[in-house]
Amino acid sequence: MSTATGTATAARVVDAVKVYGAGDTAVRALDGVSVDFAAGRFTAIMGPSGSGKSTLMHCAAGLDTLTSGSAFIGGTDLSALDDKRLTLLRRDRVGFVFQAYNLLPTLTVAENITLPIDLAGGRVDQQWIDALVDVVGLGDRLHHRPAELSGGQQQRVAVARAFAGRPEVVFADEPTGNLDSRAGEEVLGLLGRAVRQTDRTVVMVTHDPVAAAHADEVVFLADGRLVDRMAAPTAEKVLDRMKAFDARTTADTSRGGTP
Ligand SMILES: Nc1ncnc2c1ncn2[C@@H]1O[C@H](COP(=O)(O)OP(=O)(O)OP(=O)(O)O)[C@@H](O)[C@H]1O
Repeated sequence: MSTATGTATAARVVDAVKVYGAGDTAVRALDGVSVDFAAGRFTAIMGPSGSGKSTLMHCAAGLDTLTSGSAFIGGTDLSALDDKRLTLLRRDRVGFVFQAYNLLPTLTVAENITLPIDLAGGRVDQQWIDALVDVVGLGDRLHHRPAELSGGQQQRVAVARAFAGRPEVVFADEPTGNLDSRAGEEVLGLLGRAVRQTDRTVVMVTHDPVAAAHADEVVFLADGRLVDRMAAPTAEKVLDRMKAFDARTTADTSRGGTP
């Protein structure tokens, strides 16, 4: 799958609409979003609370379905897949990192990393796993259990697990939400290294401008719509963009409009 500029697209949504609920209580979480996530790039999704970031990620990753519009992983239209094929696609072609590390406490670090491949009955590519372990810096922790690791180290295991099966795209939802700033920086740094050193693709939801600055590009959502894209972000530039949302919301509210 290629865009007009010739860059391969790892994932995209087209005219994505997601409505939760019905009638008076219906919430239009996505209101016609079209966005592509380039392969081999680290993209951050930012926007005010409630702007639809997690909903976009969940629908793009096949964890949730759109009300209308389309979501693609590579060239595969997710709406064309039944539940079983969608589950297989998520297992074989997509990796996930969440705020909670979701490691199995009884397994070692090494076993946690290869668990998805083992469950799928796949073949572990030991060279790739070794390279990943190197990137995430866990070489001396492979035989420890999660409880013996810090939060930051556990999230690094979760990152290695997400990349273990060489997925086409790794989706991360607030991956540093439970970490202090130093551990968070380490996890963000290794997501960046995974993209740049091993040519992987990451799409990350965050509300933190410092986290977004680790990405190659930031896409901004407001009120369920894509409102901006920023290449080569810095924390300052992202913060300024976010302040513009806040100023607009405050102005709308003081005029009696809907925030
Ligand atoms: N399962 C659901 N049922 C009903 N409404 C929902 C559901 N999930 C999300 N919403 C609503 O959809 C809108 C977008 O939510 P979403 O979680 O995608 O936003 P977000 O930008 O990720 O927010 P935050 O930064 O606070 O996590 C919000 O108004 C939210 O209340």
